[in-house]
Amino acid sequence: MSSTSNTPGKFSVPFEDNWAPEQRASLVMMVRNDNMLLIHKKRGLGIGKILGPGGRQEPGESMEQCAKRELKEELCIDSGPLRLAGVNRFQFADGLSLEVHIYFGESFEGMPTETAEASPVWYPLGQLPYDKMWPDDEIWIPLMLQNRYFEGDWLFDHESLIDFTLRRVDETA
Ligand SMILES: Nc1nc2c([nH]c(=O)n2[C@H]2C[C@H](O)[C@@H](COP(=O)(O)OP(=O)(O)OP(=O)(O)O)O2)c(=O)[nH]1
Repeated sequence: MSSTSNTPGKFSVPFEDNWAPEQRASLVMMVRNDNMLLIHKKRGLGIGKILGPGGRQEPGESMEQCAKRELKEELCIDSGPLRLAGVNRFQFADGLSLEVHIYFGESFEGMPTETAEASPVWYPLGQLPYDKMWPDDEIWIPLMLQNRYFEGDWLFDHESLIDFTLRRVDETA
C-alpha cells in the first residue's frame, strides 16, 4: 500500500536498501478494558501530541528493554508481557532518521502517574484522538488492533506526512 503524493527532495518510499536509522526508539500501546493508555507528550520530538509512551534506545539495551524502561520513566508503571506489533521506519526531510519498534500489551502493574515527560490519558478504542496524534498512527493502529504485524516506511517533512509505504502487513493470525 502506498500513498500517491509526489515525494520532494532526495528521499522516496520505500527507502533505499542501504537505508539505516540514526536512532532507534520504542513505543508501547497498552490496552485495558477496551481503552488505550496514551500520553500527552510534554517534551522532545512530538511535544504536545498524544501518542503511546516510549522513547529512544539507550546503549546496551534491547528494544523491549527500552520499551519497558520508557514505560516506567514516563508513567511509573511496570509492564506485563509485550508482543512486537510492528516496526516503523521514519525519514524526516531535514535528515533525521528513526526506527520505532511498537509493542502491544494488555497488563501492567502500578498506577499511571504524570511525570516531567508525560501525562497519562485513557481513550476508548473507538474514540482515539487521531487529530492530536502523529498522522501515521491512524493507519497502523487499526492493523495492530486486528493483530496484524506490519512494517512501514514513512516520509515526513517536520510533522507532515509526505508519503508512506506499508512494506509488510500480515494477515490476522
Ligand atoms: N506514535 C508515533 N510515535 C512516534 C512517531 N514518531 C516518533 O518519533 N514517535 C515516538 C517514538 C518515540 O517514542 C518518541 C520520540 O522519542 P523521544 O523524543 O520521546 O525520546 P526520549 O524520550 O528518549 O527523549 P527525551 O525527551 O527523554 O530526551 O516519539 C510517530 O509518527 N508516531
